[in-house]
Amino acid sequence: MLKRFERVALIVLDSVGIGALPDAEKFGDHKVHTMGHIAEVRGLSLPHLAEMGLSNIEPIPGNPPADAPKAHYGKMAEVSAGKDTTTGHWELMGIQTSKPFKTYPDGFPEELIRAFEERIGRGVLGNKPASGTAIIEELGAEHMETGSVIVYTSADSVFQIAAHEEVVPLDELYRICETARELTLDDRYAVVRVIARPFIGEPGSFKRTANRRDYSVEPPEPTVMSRLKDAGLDSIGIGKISDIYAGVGITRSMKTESNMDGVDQLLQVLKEPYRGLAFVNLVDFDSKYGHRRDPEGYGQALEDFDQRLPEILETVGEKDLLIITADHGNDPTYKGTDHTREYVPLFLWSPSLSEEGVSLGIRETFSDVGATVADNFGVTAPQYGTSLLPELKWK
Ligand SMILES: O=P(O)(O)O[C@H]1O[C@H](CO)[C@@H](O)[C@H]1O
Ligand SMILES: [Mn+2]
Ligand SMILES: [Mn+2]
Repeated sequence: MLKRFERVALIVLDSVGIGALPDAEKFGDHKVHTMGHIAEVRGLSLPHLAEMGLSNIEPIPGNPPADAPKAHYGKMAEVSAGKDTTTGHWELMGIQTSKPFKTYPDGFPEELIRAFEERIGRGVLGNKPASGTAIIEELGAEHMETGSVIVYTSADSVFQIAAHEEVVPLDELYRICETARELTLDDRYAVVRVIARPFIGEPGSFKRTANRRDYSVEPPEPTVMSRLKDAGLDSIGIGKISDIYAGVGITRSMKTESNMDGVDQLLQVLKEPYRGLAFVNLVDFDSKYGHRRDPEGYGQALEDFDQRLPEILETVGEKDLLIITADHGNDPTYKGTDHTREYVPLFLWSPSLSEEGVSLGIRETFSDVGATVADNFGVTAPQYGTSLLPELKWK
């Protein structure tokens, strides 16, 4: 009989890619490699991930492959037609996106912006693709004078609204986002996410706050998390998780302030008696360093995470399975400020598994994670993905 775990803890290191996918060129990404390039430009010391088999997946300079990797390890390809967070996370939970979401390289259509301005009773500044920190510096002062909100997008299907917390109070900004959400659900626009981007401070030193809020469309089909919830199991989202799945299939949700806070909250949850899935997204890698093209900060954040691993492994119990992976790449040494089309690393670890992990090879889809979770809890398997349970070597 196949053995099962009582609980799964799933960590997504947002944007921590591990090398270009074969179709990366189609996404404008030439020889991208988030982890590898960070290691090349500033050095990267990840002793704990290395022990788990990091460089057995893919050689990362400065981190020797382990003779006996502690974890089961491999890498996964993304099959969906996108490299955004929503697409990556949905695929992890068994939903593949074949038609790319609509993007707005020239800004949103005039008639949408006019309708939006009328509904919110404020003007719009910007309306173009931009980096979120650059555009508040560019238009923040004008925003403070006029009260008009800053609207911008990116290579992703996102309608982002930036406003100073003292100019547009948070509850109003959230209402404004709900209006944008309503307007952009229309098939004509089909925007995946509306994002509130509040900030504080003075021109020249604006700072975005942790009060960001995402309003995603609902997944088109039930996710593995919906199946868990329907089966009466816990499906706990920590950080952006609930936002990414529009609250679908989530039984409990906790916001986080930072990567370290996300790790703290996961450890807290692991100390409680949940039964099912605890799923955390660590977004700083992506939002604070990847999009900012800051390999130094990104490398430091990876090292900080690595330092937390012993504590994480200590907290994962005999009946728990830990899965660590990512949702796309964001090579901070690459041109532009957008995500990169990459493989993502995959680690599975439990005190009940063999001390020497086995290679899980190159997985064809992120959905193998969802298929594994579904198989483990005996709920309906997603349409895509192959369970990894039969490949695990137990103690
Ligand atoms: O440049 P900032 O505002 O961080 O925006 C980034 O964050 C968005 C959502 O994760 C991405 O689409 C990208 O535009
Ligand atoms: Mn992401
Ligand atoms: Mn991103």
